[in-house]
Amino acid sequence: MTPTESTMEDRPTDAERYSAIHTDGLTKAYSETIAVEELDLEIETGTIYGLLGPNGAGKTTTIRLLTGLSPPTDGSARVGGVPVGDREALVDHIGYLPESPPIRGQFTGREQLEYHGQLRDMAPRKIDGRIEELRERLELDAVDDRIVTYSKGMRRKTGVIQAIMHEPSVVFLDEPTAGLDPRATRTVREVITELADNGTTVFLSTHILPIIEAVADRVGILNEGEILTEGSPEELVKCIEGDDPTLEDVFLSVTADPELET
Ligand SMILES: Nc1ncnc2c1ncn2[C@@H]1O[C@H](COP(=O)(O)OP(=O)(O)OP(=O)(O)O)[C@@H](O)[C@H]1O
Repeated sequence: MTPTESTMEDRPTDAERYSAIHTDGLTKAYSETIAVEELDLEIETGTIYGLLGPNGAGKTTTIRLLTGLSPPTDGSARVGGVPVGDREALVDHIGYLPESPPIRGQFTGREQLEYHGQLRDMAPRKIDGRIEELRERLELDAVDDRIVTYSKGMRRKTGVIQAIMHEPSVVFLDEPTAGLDPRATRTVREVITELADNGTTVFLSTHILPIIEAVADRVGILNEGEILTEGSPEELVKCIEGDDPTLEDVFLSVTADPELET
């Protein structure tokens, strides 16, 4: 082996060099509105990271930046070592549950999921197996009915299955339990924990505090596009008991939510 070959082999890949999610001064401005401001994140593989913040805090914008759907106006980000600008490379190893999943009403749930699996180059047998496994896990009994007949919760379950069926290494979930009943909420929480136990990194955004407390390893509190504080759920509770008036305002809006789920 020549010295050059040895050097090449020893050199870490981008996936090894960077944490699962790495951002550096990530910023998104819409004319006068700064939706996300100088976000610096380091999220290790297998972590469940919860982004908590009130309506309009910048949670969806952050996820859209990290999934390459929205270009930053400043700063940079990598997911699994891949720059978010390289969306073609990115989609292979990310899963995304948007606030409103782009699902086609005229399809059945199964057809929608098969279509997604094909887009992700999954083998037909793998697609069938994963749909069956996850349909059962999430109790989506109506998988062969047309999506147009689905309730909000059934659409959400379909969206969750779509986000994870191709076994991505990083999963982004925007308000994953919105519209779900308590039983389905508990199942989704369990699925999130199982994903992380298997080494998947999960980035979830919500304005519902109990979800974060139940599953997250680390929490970032986002307000007006800025991370106010970051830490474990236990540290978050300590912050609630503190006397920072800005944090108090944010917590009031996330804890007093009418959709509060347990
Ligand atoms: N396409 C856009 N054009 C202009 N402003 C936008 C756009 N998208 C988001 N914004 C603004 O950016 C800010 C952050 O919005 P974002 O949707 O990221 O918040 P959020 O935390 O996800 O809110 P919610 O909990 O209500 O979904 C808001 O002030 C919003 O009005």
